[in-house]
Amino acid sequence: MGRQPLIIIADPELCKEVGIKKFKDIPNRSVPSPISASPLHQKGLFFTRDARWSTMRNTILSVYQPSHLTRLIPTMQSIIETATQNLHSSVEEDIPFSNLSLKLTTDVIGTAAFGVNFGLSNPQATKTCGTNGHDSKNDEVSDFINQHIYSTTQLKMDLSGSFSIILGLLVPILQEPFRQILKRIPSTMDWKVDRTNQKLSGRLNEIVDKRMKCNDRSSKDFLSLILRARESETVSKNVFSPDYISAVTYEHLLAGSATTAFTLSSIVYLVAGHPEVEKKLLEEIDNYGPSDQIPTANDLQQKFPYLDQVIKEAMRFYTVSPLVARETSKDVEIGGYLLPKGTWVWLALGVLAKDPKNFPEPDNFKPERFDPDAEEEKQRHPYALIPFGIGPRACIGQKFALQELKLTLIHLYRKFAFRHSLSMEHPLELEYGVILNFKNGVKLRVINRK
Ligand code: HEM
Repeated sequence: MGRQPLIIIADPELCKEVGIKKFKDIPNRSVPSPISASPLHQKGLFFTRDARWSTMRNTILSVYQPSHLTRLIPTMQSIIETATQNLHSSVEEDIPFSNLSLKLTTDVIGTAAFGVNFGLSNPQATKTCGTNGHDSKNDEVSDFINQHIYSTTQLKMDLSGSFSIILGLLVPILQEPFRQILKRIPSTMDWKVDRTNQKLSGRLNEIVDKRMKCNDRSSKDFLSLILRARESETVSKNVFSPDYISAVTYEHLLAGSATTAFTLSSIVYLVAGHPEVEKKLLEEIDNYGPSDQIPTANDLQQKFPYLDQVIKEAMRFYTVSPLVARETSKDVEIGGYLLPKGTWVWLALGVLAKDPKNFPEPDNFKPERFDPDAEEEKQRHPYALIPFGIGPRACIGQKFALQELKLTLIHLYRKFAFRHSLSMEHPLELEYGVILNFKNGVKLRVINRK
């Protein structure tokens, strides 16, 4: 890639070698150029490196203990109910389902990460520590969210980014001086990226600063947990200095909203186009128990085997995070080839997921291929489907995301079924950024089941 050596891997055994067996020689991510201009993105867990990464990851892992996730069920459920309550009045109408998904997942992660209900699903609900939900707070939060969405859509790994990024691929030494000049020239992409990042960092620093001064540490959100760890000195204050806290909390919002929203929309879209799958899924959900019984964490894991298959198959069909980017820390041999220190090694999860060797007829949506009794499932390589990545650096939010997805789908299908809107393109058009997105959103028609 320009002058940067880059290897792309799309074989499960090699992914295992890179992600697990030789992890100690390939522990970090390669940093795409747009990120190297943004300390806010660089200081999150995703891009921190070596010893700092492992200290941060170990501290953060405690938020994802099963007991903590179980405690989040009522909060998640209440946001899901609020976000979907208007669907009753949309019966037989087309709704922009992907917008609803993004609002829902942003509200859920906002509550879990910041202790702030952004209230995108319900505008009256904005409340933070030390505030009582005035209108000005609403404006501040929605401004923040808009900045966040703008910043997400700017992150691209391809050549459609700023001039300094393209230049950096060809003549790396010129990238930084050019960026410094271009970011001062209004309307260049470098200027826009810099301005957005500065605004976002400023906003986040305010939130973190306010929370550090607020003595109430009883909240169970992610930010409070890190502040508690910092104050009790179980981790060094240098590891979680305010700028790292802002970055890692923001990263949760970024990593946890668009990915989960895309996955939710793609599942509902795919099920809507496959009546035989819908029928089986509705039967499983209806047979679980009374329609107001909220599933426990245990039930979510054990009592919905077909739902599990549907989620896996949808994540295979549309792999939201199609590339995982790593970098060698020393010379290392992979698959018999010697890769020099500093080589970028990208795992092509999306390509893996469409390999007919592991998934016969890969373009057919067939959840039954994940039935534990199916021959295909028994013969498949264990790392053929890794939408959450692999090894010690795999997605930290996997269980959180699956819990949220299952709760939402169970709640939705108890009340509604969905059909494709006639105004949607077919096949669905996708947009490739750092993560996959729908070019024109997902529009669905709502059908009342009860
Ligand atoms: C369907 C939803 C999601 C998908 C498909 C997804 C996918 C991924 C993937 C592929 C990676 C890279 C893993 C690797 O390098 O092997 C990753 C990393 C990460 N994800 Fe997720 N993710 C999702 C939801 C979430 C949520 C809800 C959160 C936060 C609550 C989150 C936080 C993170 C973080 C912090 C990392 C970096 C981990 C590290 O470098 O140690 N993700 N995710």
